[in-house]
Amino acid sequence: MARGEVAQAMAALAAHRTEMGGQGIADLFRDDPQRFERFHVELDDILFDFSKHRLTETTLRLLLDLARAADVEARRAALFAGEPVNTTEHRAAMHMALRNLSGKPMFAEGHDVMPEVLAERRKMEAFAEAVRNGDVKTASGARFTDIVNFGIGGSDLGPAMAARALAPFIADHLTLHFVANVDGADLGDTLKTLPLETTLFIICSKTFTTLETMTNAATARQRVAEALGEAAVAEHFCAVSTHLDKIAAFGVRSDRVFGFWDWVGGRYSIWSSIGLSLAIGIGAEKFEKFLLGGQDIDAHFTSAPLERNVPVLMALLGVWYRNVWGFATHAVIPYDERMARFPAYLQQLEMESNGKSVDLSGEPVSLATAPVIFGEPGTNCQHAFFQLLHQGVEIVPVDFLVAIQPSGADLLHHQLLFANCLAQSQALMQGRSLAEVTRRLEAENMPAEAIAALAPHKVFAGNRPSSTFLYKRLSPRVLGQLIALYEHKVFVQGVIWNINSFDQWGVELGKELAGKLAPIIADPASPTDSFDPSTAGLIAAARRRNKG
Ligand SMILES: O=P(O)(O)OC[C@H]1O[C@](O)(CO)[C@@H](O)[C@@H]1O
Repeated sequence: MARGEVAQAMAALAAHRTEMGGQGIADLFRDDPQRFERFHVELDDILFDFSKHRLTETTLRLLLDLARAADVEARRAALFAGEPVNTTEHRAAMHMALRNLSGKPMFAEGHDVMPEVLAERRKMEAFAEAVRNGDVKTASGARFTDIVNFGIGGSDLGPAMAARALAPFIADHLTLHFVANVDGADLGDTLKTLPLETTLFIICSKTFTTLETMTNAATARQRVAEALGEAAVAEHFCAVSTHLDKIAAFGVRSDRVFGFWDWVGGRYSIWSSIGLSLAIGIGAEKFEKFLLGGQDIDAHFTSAPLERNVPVLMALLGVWYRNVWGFATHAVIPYDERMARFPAYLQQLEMESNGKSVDLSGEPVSLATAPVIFGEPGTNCQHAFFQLLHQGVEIVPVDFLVAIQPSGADLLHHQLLFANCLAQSQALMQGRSLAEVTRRLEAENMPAEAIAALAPHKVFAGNRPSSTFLYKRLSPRVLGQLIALYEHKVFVQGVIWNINSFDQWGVELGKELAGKLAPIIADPASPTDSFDPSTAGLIAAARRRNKG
């Protein structure tokens, strides 16, 4: 791949941006009433509208030139061929194999992984069904009512987000809980609500060493042993990890241990046995529908031409704003309360994958990488940070996600929700000019002096870009599709930025320092002079105040 060609493509985009001048999105719609027709893609279940962007046919052509210059298609082929695209850890990134329901082989680093994937999936789904229908029983022979997932990062965010998103599909007799934080309040508050005698704990950790998960699991184990007896531990715990050897010491029965593989990154692991809590909740059949959604998008991503390829378009729009316009943030706003954790899920997916500052050869990157991702469900956030989105100095491109139909019978609520979603993208795009504000205030008979003082505060600059993802209903399959769209978007951006999207060395330093600090915090007599003055000062202050 010629990085020189990428630089040329970026330069062409920068020149094009200058040529666009002040042309706004609303102007583009005025000039071309067919714009929506040309700038949306309909997949079977999701419509992706990208017409409300600072984008013309020329922009799109230049962005596609950029994708070609970065060799997106060849790199995509390498990803799907199971080549070791995670170069610093010498691993493939083959999470797509976990959702491969086609019966065809898929390879990671040269060998067909499907036999082991299918065997593990069958085992996990059989266990999930047995817990769900009561065949797997508690120590006292009752049915499990509560499932607690211990995990953090990718071992928590995926199942926690999906369990909330798919709440209508969760069996009525089961309640799912997710405990991630090492803050004892997380476990403590959850334990208070639990009937321990009918609770199943799932320890999810790829490495089976993560401080938070191991601490929470050990505390819960102790509580179970105290309350129900040591023998109950084997009946009330199961585990998911790639390090099966580490699990035995915890006392988990070997038939309740579920594996996955090094070629599955933590933030891509929802499709693996890490999805056990979700599979128990929604059942194996719906879990496979969820996998099918992921597979749908793999098929689309690998076969659709770049100009109609939704993850590619999402990625290119992101690069356009991040690298050419210099917009440093990106909001994801689901108008779907049950998708409340989706922005947090995407924060890990996008920022842990692409929050990098060296390229594949270890040199400083030549282009800015991942923006800051944030979001909350609409309409709530309209009454919070949307002020900044409409009138702030920062331009924040937005992804709106909305279902056409409510998942229940709440039609009126849903019509209001839907109207608000469309209103926000419309308002961001069209804005309201000073002339318009003035005319409206004049119509209210406001004195000229008062109008002059107030009008500037009521102006909306507009021309603020957004995409809309429209789906009929939030089903397991649609959720699988949405997640996979973003996964592949992240991959394409990583290719353009020439970074490794599959490692996360940036999380290591803090873990290491916490390991050194923990014994110092635990022993008030230990010396602090090896720390920087701020850290030492904070420890000293905490010790002083702790005495009071
Ligand atoms: O599943 P594990 O090994 O407990 O790791 C949890 C999370 O921690 C991280 O390694 C970051 O610290 C994530 O990438 C991962 O999803």
